[in-house]
Amino acid sequence: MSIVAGVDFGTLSVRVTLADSKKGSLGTCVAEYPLERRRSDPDLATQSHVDHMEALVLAMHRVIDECGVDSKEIRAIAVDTTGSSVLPVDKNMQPLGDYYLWCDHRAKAEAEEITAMAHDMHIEAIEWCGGTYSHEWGFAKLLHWMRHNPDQRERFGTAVEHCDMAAAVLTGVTDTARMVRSVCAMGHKWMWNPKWGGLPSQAFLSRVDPLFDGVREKIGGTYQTSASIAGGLSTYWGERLGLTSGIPVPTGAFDAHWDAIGAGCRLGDVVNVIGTSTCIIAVSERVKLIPGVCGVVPGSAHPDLVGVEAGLSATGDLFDAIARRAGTTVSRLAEGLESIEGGKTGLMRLPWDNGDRTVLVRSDLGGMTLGWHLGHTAQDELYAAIEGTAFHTRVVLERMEQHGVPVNRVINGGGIPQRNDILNQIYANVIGKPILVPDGIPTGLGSGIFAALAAKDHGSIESAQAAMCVGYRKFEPDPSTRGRYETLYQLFKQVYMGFGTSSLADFSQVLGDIKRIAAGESIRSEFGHRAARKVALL
Ligand SMILES: Nc1ncnc2c1ncn2[C@@H]1O[C@H](COP(=O)(O)OP(=O)(O)O)[C@@H](O)[C@H]1O
Ligand SMILES: O=C(CO)[C@@H](O)[C@@H](O)COP(=O)(O)O
Repeated sequence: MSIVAGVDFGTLSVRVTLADSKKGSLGTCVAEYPLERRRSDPDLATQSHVDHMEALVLAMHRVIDECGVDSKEIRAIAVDTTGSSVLPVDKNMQPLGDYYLWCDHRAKAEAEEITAMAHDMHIEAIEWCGGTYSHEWGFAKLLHWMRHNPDQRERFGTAVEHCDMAAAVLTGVTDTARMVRSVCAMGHKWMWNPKWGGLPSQAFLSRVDPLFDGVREKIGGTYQTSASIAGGLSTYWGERLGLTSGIPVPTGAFDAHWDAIGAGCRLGDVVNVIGTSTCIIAVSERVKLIPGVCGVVPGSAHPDLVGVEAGLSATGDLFDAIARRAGTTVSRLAEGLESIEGGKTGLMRLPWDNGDRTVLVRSDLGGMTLGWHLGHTAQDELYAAIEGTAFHTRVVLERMEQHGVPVNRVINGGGIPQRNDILNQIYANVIGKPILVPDGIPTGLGSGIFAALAAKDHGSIESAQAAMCVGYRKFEPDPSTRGRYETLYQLFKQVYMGFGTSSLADFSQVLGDIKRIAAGESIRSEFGHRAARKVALL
């Protein structure tokens, strides 16, 4: 056995997990960093590279102390980070500003231009990333940066995803041409695939905007899956972290992908990684393209399988906003949620407060709550928001299933399912399948698993998962809510598609139906009849 370190950079904090590669987690410590947001520009969300690295040092020293291990015994360190968190750097890998974090949505216009040009030029990559290039993704952010930082353009060396920057820094890479890039990051968010020779052609990029001239070559380096090593830990970072220099650092990946592996994801599973946002990760043997998802990428989550990613742009962030507006915290507002009956708040919450990541891929949508009356409370809204994220998740799961992704087991990974059992039960009731929840914190364990592979303690992901993952708690769907949730889900889908595709549905009818369902009445509208008949057939 050996001890390894798994690092997980989330939206608000970094978690460092020390793990015994034969037994699993020994302990986790967290350190926070600021996220710059402005009320005057809600699309802006930035973070500093220095803040990230300071927090990493803090969390590493804390966990070494807390676990009481000899830090020199740690034999590998692996790092995952949020995805679509993009930093322009100079030729020596020095930041030319702050990260555009994944939830930075300033690059809407750029994303639309890229999507339009990709369809115009019949670029195959656009089909592999769900048919729409998202405002969250790399090229859109890079173009936004280039347009808004004319004085910095001369110094531009390359743009890096956070996971690749972390690996480069830790391994002492200071030359952009020598950096290692993650297939997971570049495949899902930068249209990279060996099938068409890597990134999309320079001709395409230049036609999007001449500012992109020469950019393809600059986004160079070696592209690898996380089964390959990025390099050895540098002397400088070995000293700062208290670790032995030279220990292997595997090629990084996105938090959600490794969280899925840490939650025990195997063929046939879908993992909802529920945190600030939700990433829905599946692994598949076969490749089938799926409209509206964040990409189908061979080797992304699991080096030997095809990874599929989809998700919701606000989950914990949305719960947080509801609590903040009520002058409290989510955990306090969540106390007593169990007294509310599922599907009976009379509210329907569309969780679009940060736009729609999948399957509509629209940054312009805003959150909506239908059905308010004067007696409703913030807690009702929180309950309806949890239901809304579950309905939206079911829309995504159905899309995946329709395109050949098996959804045999549904696992709720990420931080929130560890703190909120009502949410897990609502997901089981809405999705209509048992929900498995890791019985112990799974975040950070995924990076522990990749560190254990890098240390050569395991020859496969499966063997590392068998040794290191925790068991599951199981939430079975409650039959007494089944009919109500089935009917509400059909309504939700109508509102989601109706509003989301801008062909406005008859909302007064939908509103009335929500109220009748809450009152336990049967639905008389034409749509309601169809939904009720469907429920009766189940
Ligand atoms: N009891 C709770 N119920 C639901 N959400 C919660 C609860 N406590 C905290 N949260 C949310 O959890 C989110 C953080 O999720 P977590 O998985 O820990 O981190 P990250 O998304 O950064 O990886 C925050 O947005 C917060 O609002
Ligand atoms: O966008 C991605 C991955 O593609 C995520 O990293 C992003 O949603 C952030 O996830 P968290 O909710 O902070 O774990």
